[in-house]
Amino acid sequence: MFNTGMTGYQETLTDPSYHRQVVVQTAPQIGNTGINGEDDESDRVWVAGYVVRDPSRAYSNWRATGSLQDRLAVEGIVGISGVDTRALTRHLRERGAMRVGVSSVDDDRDGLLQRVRQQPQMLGADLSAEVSTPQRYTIEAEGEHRFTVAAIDLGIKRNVPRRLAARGVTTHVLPASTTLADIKELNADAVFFSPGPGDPATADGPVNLAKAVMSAKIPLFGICFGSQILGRALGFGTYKLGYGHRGINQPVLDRTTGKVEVTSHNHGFAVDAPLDGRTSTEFGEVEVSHVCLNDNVVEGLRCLDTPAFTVQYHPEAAAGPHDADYLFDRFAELMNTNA
Ligand SMILES: NC(=O)CC[C@H](N)C(=O)O
Repeated sequence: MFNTGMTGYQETLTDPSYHRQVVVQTAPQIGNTGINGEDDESDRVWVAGYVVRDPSRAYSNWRATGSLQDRLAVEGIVGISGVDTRALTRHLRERGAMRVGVSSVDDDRDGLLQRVRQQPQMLGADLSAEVSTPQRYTIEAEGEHRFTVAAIDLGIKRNVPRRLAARGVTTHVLPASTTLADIKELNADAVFFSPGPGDPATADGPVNLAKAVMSAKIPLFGICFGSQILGRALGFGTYKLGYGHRGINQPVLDRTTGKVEVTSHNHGFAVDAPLDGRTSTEFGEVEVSHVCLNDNVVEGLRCLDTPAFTVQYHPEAAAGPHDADYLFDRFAELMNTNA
């Protein structure tokens, strides 16, 4: 698939939601600022391969500790350069995101194609267990402690607990297999469902947990994969987009305020919910709170009878605009009114 971000390649590479995906960057020059010790979204590179046009031969930044090329080499990730990534993107836009191989062998096209076709599709891929933390860990609140959040790690990014900590929230990051009993034991004020790779239709465990959390009336916030999980828990379907949304300048309308935000996206699937009016579900009324202005894809859900809401995009994003940062305030407010 392709990503249109002009900046943020280090965050892209280390975002667990890119697990098993080869990223094509439309921005022609990648690597100018090198790699630094602060911007990783997780403790490793997750992309399966990296395709750029013109990798920087020299890097320069006051925070840089090394080059993009070295980082990929150290982690054993294949990168390829000199590709007309905009032409490739036009192809992907017409034909959809597809399986791909990156190889230095150039005389066995049929053999390579056959091997690519043997790889699993993203549709139906169940990847949460491959990226989730095996053990619980905690990110403490900065300053005065206000709330405790149980974050279900389906591929969490470091910027989520960071944004929460700045609002006095202590976050316990928990394995994908967490149960409602585990959450109750932690006395959490709310549950967070993280972003993550794979097809949400395979995430029955987290979907059932979201149902249990809603039945217990515990506040719930979800981002991206987490939004798809709430959607499925409410009885909506999810589907694969043709080529997905990946970039840092996507316009989204927040229908609750009428404001348009410029936002960061990374999703290949979306929730199939009616754009207009409210839908009655097992957990009460629900409405689509956010919509992508490029293509009317559902970008957020808001429950009216249970303290739950989600967004399909990334309010935590770095690099990227911080227009949607207010959603973490909304989450804190939800915990406050529910206390
Ligand atoms: N960033 C994410 O959480 C991605 C969610 C899901 N895997 C998708 O591609 O739509």
